[in-house]
Amino acid sequence: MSSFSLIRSLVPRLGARYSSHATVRQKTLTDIRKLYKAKEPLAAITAHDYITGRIADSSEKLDIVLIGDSLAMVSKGYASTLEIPFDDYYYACKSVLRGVNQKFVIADLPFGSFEASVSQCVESAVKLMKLGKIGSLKIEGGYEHGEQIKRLIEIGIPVTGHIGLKPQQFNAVGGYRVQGKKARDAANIIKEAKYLRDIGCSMLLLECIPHKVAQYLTEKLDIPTIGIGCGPGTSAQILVQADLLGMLDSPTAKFVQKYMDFHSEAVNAVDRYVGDVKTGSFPSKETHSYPIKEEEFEAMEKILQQDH
Ligand SMILES: Nc1nc(=O)c2c([nH]1)NC[C@@H]1CN(c3ccc(C(=O)N[C@@H](CCC(=O)O)C(=O)O)cc3)CN21
Ligand SMILES: CC(C)C(=O)C(=O)O
Ligand SMILES: [Mg+2]
Repeated sequence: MSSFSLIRSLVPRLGARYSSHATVRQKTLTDIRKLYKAKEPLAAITAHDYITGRIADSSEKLDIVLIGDSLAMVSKGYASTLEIPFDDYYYACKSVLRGVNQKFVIADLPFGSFEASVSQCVESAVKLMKLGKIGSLKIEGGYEHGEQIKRLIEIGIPVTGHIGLKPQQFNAVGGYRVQGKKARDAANIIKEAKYLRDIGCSMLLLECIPHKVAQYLTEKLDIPTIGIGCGPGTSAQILVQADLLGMLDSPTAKFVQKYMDFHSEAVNAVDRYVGDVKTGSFPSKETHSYPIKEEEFEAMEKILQQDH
């Protein structure tokens, strides 16, 4: 037995985390880059809690999980992503990460946790990276957060840029609108993408920009692009998991493809349960409950009489 396999057999946790077995080891940025170089279309979804983390981790071919600050709206019910306190986002990250062991994980830096200064940004980023399992942090923005992005990269945190529609800045752009429909705006998005690539971003998330602009940008850059509402021309696709599963009863954006109607199926299942309770057909004595031997029950009655 080699000393390495001896150590591995003695330390099963370590063995599992660092095993080369493809189904156990967590995907790294290197793995994502290899798939990108091989022109493999990459698939990503968000996860917002332990349940959605487990769903994402269980999809065999899914490549990337994003802990999106969209969880503020989707699982906490806030009206925008601006409103969630950092700690609430942080605890949600902990829940997701308990469930994700195989996928490459990107986490958002939520609004209010990085804009004020480079040191505020580093402090928030370090807290998140200390959770383990996160491979890259995403910052919404380009030039406006350049110093923060550069510093994270300098200290060894891979950064994913996020341009086009920046939901944390929806107040300034008049809502969740497609960005880059005019020549000048589209050119600015391309320039901003190049800037982010030049300062060292590992990946770029593009949100709600015209398909031709997203494809052009992806062809011109040598880093993977992750698109949402950007059509088929990006290196990766991402959707909010709650949107693709139809988990909410609110309308979704045009770019969403719903793969199931979880909300109405769930309400339907709850209605059937309530119906069974009302008619007395659930629970049944035989299948859903626990027996006691007749003699034990009689003995119990005797004890109660004696104690009386
Ligand atoms: N559930 C959910 N899914 C998301 O994708 C998502 C969130 N929440 N919250 C944070 C942001 C907000 N996002 C949104 C929300 C709405 C539209 C939307 O309705 N867009 C219009 C575009 C109209 C236009 O400019 O032409 C649409 O009709 O699709 C887009 C992105 C994306 N993010
Ligand atoms: C919509 C995606 C790109 C995101 O940033 C999120 O889910 O927070
Ligand atoms: Mg986000």
